[in-house]
Amino acid sequence: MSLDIIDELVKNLKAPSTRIFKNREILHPEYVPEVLPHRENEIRRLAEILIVALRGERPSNALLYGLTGTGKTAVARYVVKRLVEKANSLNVKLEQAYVNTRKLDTTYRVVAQIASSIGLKIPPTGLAISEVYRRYINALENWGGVHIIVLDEVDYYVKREGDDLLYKLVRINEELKSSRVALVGITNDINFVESLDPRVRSSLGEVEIVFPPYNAEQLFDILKQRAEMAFYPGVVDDGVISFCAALAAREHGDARRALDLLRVAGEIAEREGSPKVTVDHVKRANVEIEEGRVQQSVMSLPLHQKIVLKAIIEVAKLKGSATTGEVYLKYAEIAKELGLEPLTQRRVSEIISQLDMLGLVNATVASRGRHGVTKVIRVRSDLVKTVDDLLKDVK
Ligand SMILES: Nc1ncnc2c1ncn2[C@@H]1O[C@H](COP(=O)(O)OP(=O)(O)OP(=O)(O)O)[C@@H](O)[C@H]1O
Repeated sequence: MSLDIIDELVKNLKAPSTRIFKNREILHPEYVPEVLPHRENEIRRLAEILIVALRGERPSNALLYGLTGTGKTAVARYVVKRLVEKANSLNVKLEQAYVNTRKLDTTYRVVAQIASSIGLKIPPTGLAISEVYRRYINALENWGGVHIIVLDEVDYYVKREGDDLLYKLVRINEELKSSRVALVGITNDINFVESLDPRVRSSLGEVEIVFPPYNAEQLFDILKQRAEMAFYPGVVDDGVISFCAALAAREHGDARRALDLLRVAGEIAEREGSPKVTVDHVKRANVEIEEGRVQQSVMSLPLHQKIVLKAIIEVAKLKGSATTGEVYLKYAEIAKELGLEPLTQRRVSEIISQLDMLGLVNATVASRGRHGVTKVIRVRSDLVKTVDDLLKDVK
């Protein structure tokens, strides 16, 4: 039986019934196009800061921030790559390290990756971090060039590991004689910038570049450019691209979301054997993506958060909405059924706010009576079923 399924998939793989994608990779978030429409100002600002590296001088550090999908990573990678290419043709010693600090989960691995970009081989484990750092400094001194380090999603790293490494890196030039280091930090969390140690903030953010969200017209241009490379001619009409752009602009001007919509819509069209991608495919892609997002955030909640969410759903199913007090009673009941000690009401209130921030529920303050703030909590009606199914067997 399972063999038949595999046979069928292999058959489809060899001969797709429709020709939709010319090159699906182009819609992948990691792909950086040669031209980045509507980011000319940000490219210019970052390039103006970093360009002195071509004279062997230390550029200022820069901090790029803005909401997700506003092109921060794409701009940083583009500018740094172009500068390294220029440096090579001018025989200037310039190298770059790009580190996604969310994906590389330890300080050891972050420093090792930075060091490896100037050719230093660090064993995957086994050295003290201070030793890895010392070897990196020695290697820099022997090399004698300018090293640009891009630290992407740097807020994740700092929340996990603290800001010791950042502090060291912003001061590294004091230890160097023949080399220079410049940092480009990237974050989509504005609160992160506020929370940094003031010494780190003033050095890392010597220059701050804010990336505004894209509007629907800008997203259209971005999608159009990618669609022309990713799809066969005639597969995606401008109306479909406009529709994706409008949906993503309504969210918060996120180019990643817009590209995902187009890619998933194309995949649905391909699965169906449709010769074209239609607005209906985009609508279904939107539901699929949203469900995936909800699924991911629900599944990654800790147990008590899951129970609070389940309690909200149970109460809201009966009454349409729930108050903090009702949620607490229901939560305590479920927790006890599961043999767990319930958390305090105060903690549960905090959890409700977190669920609100994740977009899983909507909590509004109803009154500030004698017993403090009461909230009215609702679950988005389009999410009730998905969340309910996911929490069926919370244990
Ligand atoms: N101006 C643009 N032109 C073409 N593609 C773009 C542009 N801006 C963003 N993109 C594309 O959108 C996707 C997301 O962009 P990017 O990763 O740079 O966003 P980000 O601001 O770094 O987001 P995050 O904070 O989530 O990492 C990528 O595929 C990128 O190539």
